[in-house]
Amino acid sequence: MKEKIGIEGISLEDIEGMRNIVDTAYRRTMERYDKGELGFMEVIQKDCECYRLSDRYKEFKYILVVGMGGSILGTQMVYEGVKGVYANELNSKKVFFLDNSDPELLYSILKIVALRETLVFVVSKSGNTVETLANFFILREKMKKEGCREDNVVIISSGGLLKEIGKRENYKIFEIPENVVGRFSVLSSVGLVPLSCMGVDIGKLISGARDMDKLCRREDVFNNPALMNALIHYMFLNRGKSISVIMPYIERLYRFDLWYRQLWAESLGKDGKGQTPVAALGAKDQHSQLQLYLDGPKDKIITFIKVRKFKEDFTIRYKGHYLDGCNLSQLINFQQLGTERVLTSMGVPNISIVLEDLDEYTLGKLIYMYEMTTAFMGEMMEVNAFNQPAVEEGKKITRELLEGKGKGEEVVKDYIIKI
Ligand SMILES: O=P(O)(O)OC[C@H]1O[C@](O)(CO)[C@@H](O)[C@@H]1O
Repeated sequence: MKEKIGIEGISLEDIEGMRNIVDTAYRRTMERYDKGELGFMEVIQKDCECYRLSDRYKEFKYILVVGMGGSILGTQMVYEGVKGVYANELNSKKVFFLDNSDPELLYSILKIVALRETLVFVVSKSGNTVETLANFFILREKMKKEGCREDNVVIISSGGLLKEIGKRENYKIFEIPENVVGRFSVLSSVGLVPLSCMGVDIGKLISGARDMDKLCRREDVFNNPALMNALIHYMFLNRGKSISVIMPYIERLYRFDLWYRQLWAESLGKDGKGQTPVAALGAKDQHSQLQLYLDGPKDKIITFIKVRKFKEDFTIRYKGHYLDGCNLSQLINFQQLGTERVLTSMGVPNISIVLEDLDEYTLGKLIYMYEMTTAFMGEMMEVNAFNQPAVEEGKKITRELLEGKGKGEEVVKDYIIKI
């Protein structure tokens, strides 16, 4: 191991020196809120009852959520964060997520579910996302053939073709407020309506977000976790840390990684700026990524998320071995501590977020803290964190190809490697 180098940390003087940036970011964020631009801050104040479906929707054996990006990543993240990675194997209600235009994904889901017993949530803020529409058109045709009722489908959208179809075919429709941006929408109807049918306590989720909201409205950076988190990432971005690795030490938060990736990338990747989010998972990625984080380019800041109390635990028994008598939860948390210490000794900046346990309440706090972190970070970086202009061009090219206007593959790629 190379000699241990100094810790490239942040001093109190450093933070004092950023007072103006912090105050400006806080003020601009609250100005956006006052102007009604930050729907994600408003929706957590709504009464959850407006998201609940009547009892007849509870009888479905299967739930299928159809959507892309912010219209489905958050729902998957909360479902798995609360119910665990093997929820479908353990629970009577089986939940599936159709979040890509891969025909094999749709095929595999259709081999499992009986459509007449399936409640399908079709979620799209714009109502025009091509993957979501394509999957829905195929499902809709099959559901009609199998004699499914309108009750089998719930539309969650704020407009476009999807909402038009919903109205015309008398499906239940939930609105998405116009000022709620997709990647910030999990605590709106986008996530809460389907989650309320999956055995998730959406009231507890919102309660956590509301309690975190109180902290995130504090102007003092030392008492505002989101403002501090944004400042640390901003300061290290300016010190060349162009990659933000998120590394929870609990399997139930791996989908949180994937939700964070869209939130951080699509909010901050603008005008040639940005900080690339990387999804990692402890302890397993110590055996996959850690060599790079320790001994590769010093271009990363690492955020650990650790949980003190796991839902289950086991004691290891093997006489004479140092593991004997140790709990598995102790092992994984010591592994996180060891990784934290070795990264620090190698001068790799890292942050630890510690949850007492992981349930709807603490997950609601974590989600909202990251939404506010992103809002503050966007103001510090002087980018608009609430649009995504660049992705529209790719959608236009896809549409031209589908309409036959574009040429074949030779236009899309300079060369194709055939294997
Ligand atoms: O909810 P929609 O409108 O279907 O969009 C899905 C996703 O596609 C994007 O617009 C990017 O293409 C994301 O911002 C959004 O979360």
